[in-house]
Amino acid sequence: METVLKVDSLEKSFKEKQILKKISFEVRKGEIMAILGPNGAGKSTTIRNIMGIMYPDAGTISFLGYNEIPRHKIGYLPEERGLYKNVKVMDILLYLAELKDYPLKKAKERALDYLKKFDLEGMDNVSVEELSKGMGQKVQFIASIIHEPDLLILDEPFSGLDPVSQEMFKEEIRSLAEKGTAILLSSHQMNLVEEMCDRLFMMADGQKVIYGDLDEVKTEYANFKCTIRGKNDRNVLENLPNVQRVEQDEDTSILYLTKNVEAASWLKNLPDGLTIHELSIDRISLHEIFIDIATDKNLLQEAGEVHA
Ligand SMILES: Nc1ncnc2c1ncn2[C@@H]1O[C@H](COP(=O)(O)OP(=O)(O)OP(=O)(O)O)[C@@H](O)[C@H]1O
Repeated sequence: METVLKVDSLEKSFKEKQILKKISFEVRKGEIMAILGPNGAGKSTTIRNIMGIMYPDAGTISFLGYNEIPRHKIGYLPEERGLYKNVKVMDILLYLAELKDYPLKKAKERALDYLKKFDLEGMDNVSVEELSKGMGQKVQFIASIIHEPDLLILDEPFSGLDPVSQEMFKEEIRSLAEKGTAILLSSHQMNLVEEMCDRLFMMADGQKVIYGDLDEVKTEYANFKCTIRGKNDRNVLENLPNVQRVEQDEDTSILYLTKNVEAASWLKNLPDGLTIHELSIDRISLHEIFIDIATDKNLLQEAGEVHA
């Protein structure tokens, strides 16, 4: 797939402190790329450099191979929300479309379609200050896509949304990617990221920790865990082969297995005496990988690049 955005060896310091330490990744046409990391990792600083809100000290950012970033081809939902207050919803959407040189007639049609899609039909003449927080966020999301951008950057798009609205955003983001938009998405909601993204770039302390295809990342980093419902002696479970760690809660035990375990043969070798009412074997979630990476310095240093 064609590379739309390429970030290469980006560095940025504030005063003496280096915040971005040679960050490199790309976003391809039609994919959802997640940028992840603990609070303060440098995600928003990376995005602000891409958006030209600030300039990097070193490194390059290119769009379809050119170092000039065409702002009218980019849509951006910033982390800080807020639109002009005493302006009507349609007026602000048309004003922003005009700033991006987008034909007004088409913008108006798209705005009405999207307002309907997001359950805001008839709100086009309402003043922005009368909207609830979630409604305002929907309008701001519409503003970021009204001009059919080639690259869409969403900084925490789901924060503050109820589950129904989250679902609407999720569907819309997916459908935009299917139509070819390159999407860079920052979010702390790992379950949503896991459901949606094709590739991910995880950073901590201004550096890359993991970069690659979601499935490959999961195979590489997400060991198996086996959940057994039934009362069992912790000691027995801890001494089973390839068990790294056991967590127990009443009559449920979770056995975290070591890397490269053959799930089928491991299951075959379970001893007869175990009490098993239910048993499941899964890979650990992106959420668990994230916690591991964000809290385990060794893993962080060992982690290398998965095929990007
Ligand atoms: N304008 C600024 N001046 C000085 N320091 C800044 C500035 N902007 C960000 N920082 C610092 O840079 C670091 C990274 O911040 P950034 O907002 O990029 O992190 P983030 O990964 O987006 O975090 P969060 O998940 O909390 O939004 C933080 O230590 C922050 O204090």
